[in-house]
Amino acid sequence: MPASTKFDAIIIGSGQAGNPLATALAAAGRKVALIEKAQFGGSCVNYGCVPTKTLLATAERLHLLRTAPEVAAPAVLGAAGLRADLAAAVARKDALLAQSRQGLEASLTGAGVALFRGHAAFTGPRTVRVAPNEAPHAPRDLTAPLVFINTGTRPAVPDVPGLADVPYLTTTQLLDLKELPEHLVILGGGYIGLEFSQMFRRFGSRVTIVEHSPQLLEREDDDVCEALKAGLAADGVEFVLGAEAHRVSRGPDGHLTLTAHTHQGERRVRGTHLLVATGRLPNTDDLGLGFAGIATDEKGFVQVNDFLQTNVRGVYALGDVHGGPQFTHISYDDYRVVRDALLHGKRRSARRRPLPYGIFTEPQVARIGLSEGQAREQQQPYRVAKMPVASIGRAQQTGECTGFWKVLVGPDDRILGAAIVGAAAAEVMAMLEIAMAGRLKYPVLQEMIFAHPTWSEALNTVFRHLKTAR
Ligand SMILES: Cc1cc2nc3c(=O)[nH]c(=O)nc-3n(C[C@H](O)[C@H](O)[C@H](O)COP(=O)(O)OP(=O)(O)OC[C@H]3O[C@@H](n4cnc5c(N)ncnc54)[C@H](O)[C@@H]3O)c2cc1C
Ligand SMILES: NC(=O)c1ccc[n+]([C@@H]2O[C@H](COP(=O)([O-])OP(=O)(O)OC[C@H]3O[C@@H](n4cnc5c(N)ncnc54)[C@H](O)[C@@H]3O)[C@@H](O)[C@H]2O)c1
Repeated sequence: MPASTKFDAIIIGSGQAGNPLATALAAAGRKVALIEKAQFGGSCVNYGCVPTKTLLATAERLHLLRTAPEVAAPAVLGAAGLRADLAAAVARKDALLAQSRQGLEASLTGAGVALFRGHAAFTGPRTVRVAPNEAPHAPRDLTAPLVFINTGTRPAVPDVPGLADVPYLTTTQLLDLKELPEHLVILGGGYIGLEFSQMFRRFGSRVTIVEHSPQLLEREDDDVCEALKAGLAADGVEFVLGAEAHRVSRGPDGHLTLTAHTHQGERRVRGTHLLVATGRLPNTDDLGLGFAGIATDEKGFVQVNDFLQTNVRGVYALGDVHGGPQFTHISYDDYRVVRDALLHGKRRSARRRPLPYGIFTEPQVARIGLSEGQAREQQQPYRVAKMPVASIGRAQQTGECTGFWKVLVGPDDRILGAAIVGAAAAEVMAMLEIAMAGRLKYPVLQEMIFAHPTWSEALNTVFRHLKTAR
């Protein structure tokens, strides 16, 4: 058995909670070990938010070139046929990622955090064995009274016959593709599938989304789903909804065929590449949780209480690995919950907190608080203000007229929730979130002075459309 090294805290996984927590604990004088089996920065930096939004920027520029005449700019010769230089776009993205990783590693080591590169697994409640990535290093046992699990998730691959026998792509692999797919078929129309669909369509690929549910984003109101679908369809993304994929095969030409039952009968979708984006699984199966007695749910997500503590004393789980909404800002807030409890003696629940989120397509979709569906489910009385983006002055000037703003207001005139589909949606949503946090009544926003001409100015006008919900 390897000799063990004692720490005050061990963090498993360099995710969006683990990194700032390591720094904060080290700054407070604790001896901290951070173990990462792949790349520092976790999913957000390496195969999540940052690479996708960096590549989406390339896709958006291509789109702007193609659509220049819409704002009376000269047509770019050959713009309609423009294709992304994917190798160059991926190199731009990789340079940014390398810079982020280097900065992160420097700040962790600068703070005095001991970094371990290797796979970590529990051998006991507060003992973790690190199997180093590189031979000939021997395994190391680390012990600490506090252990934080921040191991995130990986792509879930559905059990579709034939899928395992074809060279399908996960989101992580797609981010490194150097040649543009001729026809990308995407299994799964969730956040990831939707953002990638527009990215590759604008890069120049044909794109088809095959989604299990009869509509995209099942949890959202119908008008939100329809508006997003219409926006993507306008770009040329194709959809096969309500599709039960039951076979995948590869022809002699290397092309892949996905066969699905739909309400309209059997559909065969043939493409050159297949992306699987059907949700994510927690990285807990090889974490030795059984040796520590740490409880998980039936899908393997670590069970935690309101304060992110597991059933084992001193062991916490932060970020995507404990289930619930999978967003960088939520993982980061997990860090704040734990930091405040451990370093500042302030207990705050990780359950009762706002949940803003955005889908970074065009049109963007941004959400906060209750949807109409949720308000009805909870029998929460509400009035709703819904206004087309096309009526906003800023939209008329820029030509970005797609979508709508929808804000729900309670009987006390306070904002219950909102959905914005359209340009700058996620930025405007932040303002509604601040209004909700400050418990402002809607007339305050209606009468507030906003700089002209901004998107935010429409907060003056949206509430003129308030109607009692039926
Ligand atoms: C394609 C994509 C796009 C996304 N876009 C957005 C977005 O726009 N906005 C947003 O808010 N969220 C987005 N997300 C979600 C977001 O990336 C995650 O919610 C966020 O990064 C939270 O991660 P985390 O802190 O749980 O851990 P992660 O960042 O997932 O980090 C976990 C780390 O643990 C390591 N690890 C796992 N097991 C072990 C082990 N046994 N030993 C050592 N190390 C281990 C992993 O290698 C990984 O580095 C996106 C995700 C994906 C996949
Ligand atoms: N902009 C953002 O904030 C952003 C962007 C990307 C990812 N993320 C996070 O990453 C997480 C994972 O994203 P995701 O898109 O993989 O998961 P998801 O759960 O959002 O969507 C998966 C989709 O795949 C469908 N599906 C599942 N099995 C299927 C099958 N066999 N055939 C066809 N369709 C199937 C589901 O119905 C669902 O619509 C999200 O929960 C999100 O929190 C966030």
